[in-house]
Amino acid sequence: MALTFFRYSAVDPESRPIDVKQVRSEYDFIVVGGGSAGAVVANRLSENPSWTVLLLEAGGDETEISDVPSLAGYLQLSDLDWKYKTAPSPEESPYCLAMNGDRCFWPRGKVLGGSSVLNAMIYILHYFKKSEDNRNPYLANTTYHSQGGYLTVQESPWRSPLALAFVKGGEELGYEMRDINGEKQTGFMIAQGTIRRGSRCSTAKAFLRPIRLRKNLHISMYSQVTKILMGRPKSDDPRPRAIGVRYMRDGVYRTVRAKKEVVLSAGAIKFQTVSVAMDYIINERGPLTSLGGVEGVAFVNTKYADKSGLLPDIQFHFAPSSVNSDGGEQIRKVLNLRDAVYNTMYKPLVEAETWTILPLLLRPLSKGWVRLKNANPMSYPIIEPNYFTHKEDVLTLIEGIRIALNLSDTKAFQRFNSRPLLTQMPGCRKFPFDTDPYWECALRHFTFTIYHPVGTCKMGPAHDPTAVVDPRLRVHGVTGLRVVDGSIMPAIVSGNPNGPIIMIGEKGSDLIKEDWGYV
Ligand SMILES: Cc1cc2nc3c(=O)[nH]c(=O)nc-3n(C[C@H](O)[C@H](O)[C@H](O)COP(=O)(O)OP(=O)(O)OC[C@H]3O[C@@H](n4cnc5c(N)ncnc54)[C@H](O)[C@@H]3O)c2cc1C
Repeated sequence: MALTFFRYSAVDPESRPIDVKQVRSEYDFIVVGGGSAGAVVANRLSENPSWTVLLLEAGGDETEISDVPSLAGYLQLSDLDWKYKTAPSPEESPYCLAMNGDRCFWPRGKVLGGSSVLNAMIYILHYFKKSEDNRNPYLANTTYHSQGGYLTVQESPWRSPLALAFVKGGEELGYEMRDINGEKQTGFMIAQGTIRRGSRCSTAKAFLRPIRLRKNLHISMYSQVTKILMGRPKSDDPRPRAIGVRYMRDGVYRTVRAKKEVVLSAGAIKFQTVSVAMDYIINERGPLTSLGGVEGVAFVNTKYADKSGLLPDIQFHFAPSSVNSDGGEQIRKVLNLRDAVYNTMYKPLVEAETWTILPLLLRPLSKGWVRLKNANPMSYPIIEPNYFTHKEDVLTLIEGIRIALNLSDTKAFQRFNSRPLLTQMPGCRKFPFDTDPYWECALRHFTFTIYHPVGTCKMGPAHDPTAVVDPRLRVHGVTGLRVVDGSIMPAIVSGNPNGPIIMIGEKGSDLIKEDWGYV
């Protein structure tokens, strides 16, 4: 019996990936970063049994807590998070003013699976069917979804009554209830997420666990790459060539060489009641399966949107909760919210039933920078998001806030006696409530993003001085080096990027296979 059990765990496709401490001196491919894209790349490249692949990941493995969808917020500021912060904003376009030190946190996953372990699991896509294993039959059988891929996608098995009010309220406002991962994006739906049987389905779980026994793939965790080693050009190509990497593990620097390529996939920069927990643990259902607390997703058109109606400019994340819902324990901390703001706006709501819509800008014009602070690879970069430098971004978001407020007035929400919070944001009381200047001030104070930075190594032609990689994701000016992750997006996608970045991992792997004659 014991032997049978042992064998089972060895071949269980959900057993944990093996952390290889003693790596070889050379591999065909070295993949730096095992996040949304990197996990896919490591899987797909090691499909060729004659190639050897090393995946170096700065963080460790996932935890039991990271498996629980509704506890996503508790991973931020933990060891699984790089804990980046934005630099204070410029005076001419201030933001994050309600946050301590005027700085917003920018969480990023430092763990096998990367930010797919920290994210809210909301799945948005259009045509990335190769990876998908959709487990909602009414979706799986449509032309826009597929089954049998590595990545499990489904609705949360639990939802509050407000989730349906959200969708119904949207219909009252004239929007269709639809699969917004289908033919058209504008509309309202119950959120689809990267979850499997009520647990998070990170890219580590989806793409690395099932192949943990492949002999040609080594995964080294707690291994932070600090340098790409450049070698002499080959005689037929004068460009410098990436020949390996230097990394630190257990306080010791090591080097490992790449015969073919180095692939950079390092990314663009608690419990409720015992009964709820037991329901989750025994039945894989219940409120803990909620996608980071997000139950509904919608894409809406403000008056500034493209007149076709097909290119929405605001996305809603709907949650039957708010900043106060955990009694001030964690959400206010991950928001870095000033005490004065929390105590004035949210603390009085501790006993109240609340819901929140986050209006999110889909096509921001304002662009920011991530710059190296110094030559020390362990130093954190300077992050300057430059939010709201374009007035259009502010105006569009204000219209998004107004549509969200209208939703509160629909019959679907009035059944619950819904009403907006009228307490004015400290720092904005000089403006009358619900005026444009008030909302602009509120946006510049409670500046909230849902952590989708991309584009720091954008794809573009060689003559574009801001382009880092070519259309085959090869770094301009050198050989043997590609970037395959969210940073290659020339512009941010209009929706949650995890699905598209997994697609970049798939596409990037296919490009590498093609270029090395393995198709
Ligand atoms: C809190 C949060 C919520 C989000 N919610 C959603 C959502 O609901 N839906 C959605 O679609 N998207 C969401 N996102 C965004 C999405 O998860 C990310 O955009 C996506 O995971 C990024 O993929 P990536 O491969 O580019 O980078 P990552 O997944 O961040 O992977 C980069 C990996 O590289 C490793 N690494 C970095 N530097 C080094 C180094 N020097 N050496 C070795 N390893 C290194 C990191 O530790 C990490 O594992 C969210 C993100 C966050 C942080």
